[in-house]
Amino acid sequence: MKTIVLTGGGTAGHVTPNIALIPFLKKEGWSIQYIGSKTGIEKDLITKENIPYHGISSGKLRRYVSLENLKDPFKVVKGLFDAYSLLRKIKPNLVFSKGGYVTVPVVLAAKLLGIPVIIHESDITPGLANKIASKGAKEICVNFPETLQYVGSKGVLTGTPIREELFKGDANKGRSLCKFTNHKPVLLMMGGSLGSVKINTCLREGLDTLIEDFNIVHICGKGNVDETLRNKEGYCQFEYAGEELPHLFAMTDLMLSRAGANALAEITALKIPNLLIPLSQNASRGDQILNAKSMEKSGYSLVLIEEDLTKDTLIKKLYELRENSDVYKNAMRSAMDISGTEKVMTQIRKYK
Ligand SMILES: CC(=O)N[C@H]1[C@@H](OP(=O)(O)OP(=O)(O)OC[C@H]2O[C@@H](n3ccc(=O)[nH]c3=O)[C@H](O)[C@@H]2O)O[C@H](CO)[C@@H](O)[C@@H]1O
Repeated sequence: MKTIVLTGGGTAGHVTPNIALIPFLKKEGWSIQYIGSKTGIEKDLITKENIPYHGISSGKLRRYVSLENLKDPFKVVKGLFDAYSLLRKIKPNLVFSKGGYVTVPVVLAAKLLGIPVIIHESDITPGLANKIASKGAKEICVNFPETLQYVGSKGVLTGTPIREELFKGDANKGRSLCKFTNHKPVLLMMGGSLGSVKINTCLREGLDTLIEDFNIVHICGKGNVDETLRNKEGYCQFEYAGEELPHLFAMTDLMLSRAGANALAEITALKIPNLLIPLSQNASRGDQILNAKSMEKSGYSLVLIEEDLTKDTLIKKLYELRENSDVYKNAMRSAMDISGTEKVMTQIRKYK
């Protein structure tokens, strides 16, 4: 039996495409193991999938000055030793890396051991971890055509694997999960896998106005639930939506979202008219701004930049989105392939 090691972590966006591949890999007879960090979100998400999980030491690749930066080189080196001895034991035929800092030692160890590596990059510009890891990769699968120019001859346009269950939600189940009793349109706010405090605050400031016209589902991130709003009618909060997510998507009429690449792939595939507020350049390398611009250019999304975000601009843009929702829906109908799963599997099969 052929063995594949999946790796990726730090935020859910570096894990959910791996989860989307798991049923297809199983169906095609691969034995699957996962290497992630000891405490990252990937540990919880993968353990639920019943895949053997190996946690290694990992250090964050920060772009800012922090005392932790002094400890991190040691953690990364320890991670490299951890990954090397794991891969030597597992002897996989292939490593598939979805990115995030934990993947760097895994990919480097695979290269030292002569194990082929495929990398997947979801964003328009490659992240730091993938930039380092790309040297050890045989192929780099990308989600946006614009990315091919940054990755050279190893690049293959595949799109992003999307979890199949997201297309199989039940709107009535979503309504009952949220205890929505009327049939106002549903607005779903998803602030990325970690939530967004800034958007959370503006949405809650505008809640009394918006709730007149919408039922609101708010995925607000770990530790961000507002207890005083727990029983508010027409408003339902989740820290993180796991198996509820397909049902929430199924009942959603409009979305408010960060511009993480996986959320965008899912929203486009589900054809949900959306307002995007990309993470600002101050807090990131600006990848979400590029992702959002690409969506706006294709006519799939309305965009509000974080510097312009206030309660009032948020409300104004959401009503503008509602007015023009058919325009966005129609544009998304012409979007390319729904999910990148099959195209990524085609690359993986080469190593079977
Ligand atoms: C802060 C940060 O570093 N953000 C990056 C991170 O985003 P992040 O991981 O936050 O966001 P993405 O939108 O890419 O992916 C989130 C994934 O988590 C899932 N999900 C989310 C919330 C929830 O309650 N349940 C759930 O299942 C979504 O359906 C999606 O599959 O990786 C993305 C892909 O490289 C980048 O574009 C983002 O810039």
